[in-house]
Amino acid sequence: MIEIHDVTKHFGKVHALSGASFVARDGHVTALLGPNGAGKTTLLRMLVGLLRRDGGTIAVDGVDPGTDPMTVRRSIGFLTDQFGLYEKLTTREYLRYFGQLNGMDDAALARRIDEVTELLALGDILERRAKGFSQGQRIKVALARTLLHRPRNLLLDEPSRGLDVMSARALRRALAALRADGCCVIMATHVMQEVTNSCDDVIVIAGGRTVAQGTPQSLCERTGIASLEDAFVKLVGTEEGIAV
Ligand SMILES: Nc1ncnc2c1ncn2[C@@H]1O[C@H](COP(=O)(O)OP(=O)(O)OP(=O)(O)O)[C@@H](O)[C@H]1O
Repeated sequence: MIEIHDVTKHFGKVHALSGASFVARDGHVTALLGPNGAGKTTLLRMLVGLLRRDGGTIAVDGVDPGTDPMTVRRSIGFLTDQFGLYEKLTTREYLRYFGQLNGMDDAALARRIDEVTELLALGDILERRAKGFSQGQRIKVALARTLLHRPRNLLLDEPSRGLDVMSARALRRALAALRADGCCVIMATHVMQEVTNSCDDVIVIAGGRTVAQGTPQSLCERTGIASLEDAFVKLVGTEEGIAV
């Protein structure tokens, strides 16, 4: 479970977060929705201890990433906007390398590589080097790395960027499997269809503050609007930052 309360962060004169609070539960896929510049990436980076907050509290399974980032990182997988692939390694070599870094033994690692290859349909690029991979291929390999060691918590920053229909379906299957495994997943996204298809809860963040949290249905009921996209626009008060 990931809990944050009244978190603030500024970069010089820019107030990236000015009082964000929410709870993301185990066994739930929680969408983090907000316009461009709302503070989503800043928040995710704080959850893994890559950025220090100015104020407020954060607990990842009860541990504060500000004081004990190493413990938090062991229990968290983070798909960032920087995929960090190594051009000269094949997908299999790359996954094996990260699995070994996470202390997985050879037999378990080989089995798990087979599983994520199947889950994310990586078969055709498993033995290819990353140099020349398309955007969608890169994100799938980075996602496979993120899932490899079965972290209890997963942070996904816009995971569907550049995915084709088949890959988007593979992502949806992966999210369903993570939910069934009891993982706590937070996914920053601009794609409303993805939220409707895959997410149990939605956190709406705007101007660095949480403006709403609830199920997609409850946000629609609260705003009295049937479509989640229109409900989001009403909650945020702008049409910025929506992908259809
Ligand atoms: N290192 C930094 N230095 C200065 N300003 C920053 C830095 N990182 C983030 N910001 C600012 O903080 C605000 C929040 O940025 P953040 O990247 O968290 O937004 P976001 O919600 O992820 O946006 P997007 O949907 O466009 O990815 C923005 O105004 C951004 O310009």
